[in-house]
Amino acid sequence: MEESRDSRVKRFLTSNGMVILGFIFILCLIALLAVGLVQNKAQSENFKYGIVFDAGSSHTTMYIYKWSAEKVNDTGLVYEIEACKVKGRGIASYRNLQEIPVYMSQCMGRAKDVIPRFKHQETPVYLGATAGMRLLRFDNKELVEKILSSVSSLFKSYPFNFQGARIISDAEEGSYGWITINYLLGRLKEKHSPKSLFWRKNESQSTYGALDLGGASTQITFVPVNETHTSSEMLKHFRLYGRNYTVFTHSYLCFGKDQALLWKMARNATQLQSDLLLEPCFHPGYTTTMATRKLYGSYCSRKFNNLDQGDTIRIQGTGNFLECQRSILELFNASFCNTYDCVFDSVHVPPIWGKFGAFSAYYYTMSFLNLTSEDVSSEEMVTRKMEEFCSTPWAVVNTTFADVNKKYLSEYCFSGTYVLTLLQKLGFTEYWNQIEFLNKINGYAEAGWSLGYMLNLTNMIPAELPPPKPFSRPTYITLMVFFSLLLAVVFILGSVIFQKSSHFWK
Ligand SMILES: Nc1ccn([C@@H]2O[C@H](COP(=O)(O)OP(=O)(O)OP(=O)(O)O)[C@@H](O)[C@H]2O)c(=O)n1
Ligand SMILES: [Ca+2]
Repeated sequence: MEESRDSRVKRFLTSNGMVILGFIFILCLIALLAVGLVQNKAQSENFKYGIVFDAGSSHTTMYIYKWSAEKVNDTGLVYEIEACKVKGRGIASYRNLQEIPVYMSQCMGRAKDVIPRFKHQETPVYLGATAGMRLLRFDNKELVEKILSSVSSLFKSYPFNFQGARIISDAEEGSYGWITINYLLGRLKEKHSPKSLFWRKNESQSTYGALDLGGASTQITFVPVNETHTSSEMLKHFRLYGRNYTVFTHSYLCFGKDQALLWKMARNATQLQSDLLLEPCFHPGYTTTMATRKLYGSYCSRKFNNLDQGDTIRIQGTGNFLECQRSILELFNASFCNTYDCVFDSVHVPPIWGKFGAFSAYYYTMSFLNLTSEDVSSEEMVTRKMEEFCSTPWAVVNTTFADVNKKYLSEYCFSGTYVLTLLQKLGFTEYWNQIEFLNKINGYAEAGWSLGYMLNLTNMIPAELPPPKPFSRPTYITLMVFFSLLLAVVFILGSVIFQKSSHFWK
């Protein structure tokens, strides 16, 4: 009788213990899954794509960007997967509109191959045109409209989500270039560490300034300090990832590399007695001819038009760095300046400070001349290199760099001297070592306005910081370990009880 009561109690305890343990086991399993799911809810990869055509004055490039839709709020996760150079020159030089499909279709075809077919319809396509089209707009607004509408109709015939083709403003070009480099360098979303809170007043000091040198215009954009002389038109305000930024941005039309060269030669050609222009910025032994229609055909060089000249002029290099720099300096007119320090084109640039990223022709030129290394820390070093390079006979340059594009090669003496002079005029004389010449940043994407443009139009940089993850990493790990251990304990306990009970039943 005693024994049977004992066994009833044991049986009761065993069966209820098993139920309770089973219950705890299921709870732990649910908790473990819930913590894992909540934390990693957005981790499954769903890629998105975006296409931007950078229609510059010298040429057009199509960039394809790719990013994980769920991880988009993390810095630096948008990367460039394709850069396709459109054949021919910049869109502003298109005269035969029938040719537009011939030029653009190759890159659009590439986009169709690179982007998975089921993503085509949702992939936005943007075209932004810069200084070449701004210059054309002065002369022929109608042609500008025709070019943009031909490009638009072509793009609409593709399966992508076409979002428009337009001329972007000076301020957009500078600001988006600034956003691109700071986004890629991870400067916009630095952690709010106690140190950064301490330095809160100067928090935007951690951003890089942006220097872009194109074919027809150049931009400088940075966060100035204590600047009271800058006109409010040149200051732009952004709120990115919960922080306010006020940047100074200015674009100098005609101060791009190609237009500055044309302008300089046109200016020098006014004093010619014959059709021969001796050009100090070309190597000795270099000769070429140029149609006067081309020399004076641009908005930037037109005012020097010398009607007495024939259809062409002959150009002969003399390879003299000092003369070259002197003639470049004449382009920079400071005559409008009055009270404050000011630079060319009558624009007051706030005092330079902090780090700068220099890209486009700044980078192409300095990387060709081997002057991008951190060891090149002063203007004197660049000057010495330019003196030597400009005086090198063209025949030597041409054979030494046989595989370099001839147009670029013939102009690197000018480009290097121009970059040096432009940076001096912008106020970098004492700050040469603050400049980093950048191309593809951290392997993600090329520096330039196009990525910033897309980030903005797709609302990928929120004004406010995204909400933090539900659990911090240590809490997440602790919870996972705790529930896993509990699960193991419950499992072991359950097995022991089960074994004992089955023994008992026997
Ligand atoms: N390897 C290269 C590539 C380009 N260039 C020169 O760099 C200049 C600027 O190129 P880019 O930045 O592409 O200018 P665009 O965007 O076309 O011009 P903009 O921004 O003024 O519209 C051009 O004059 C081009 O001749 C160069 O010297 N070496
Ligand atoms: Ca450009």
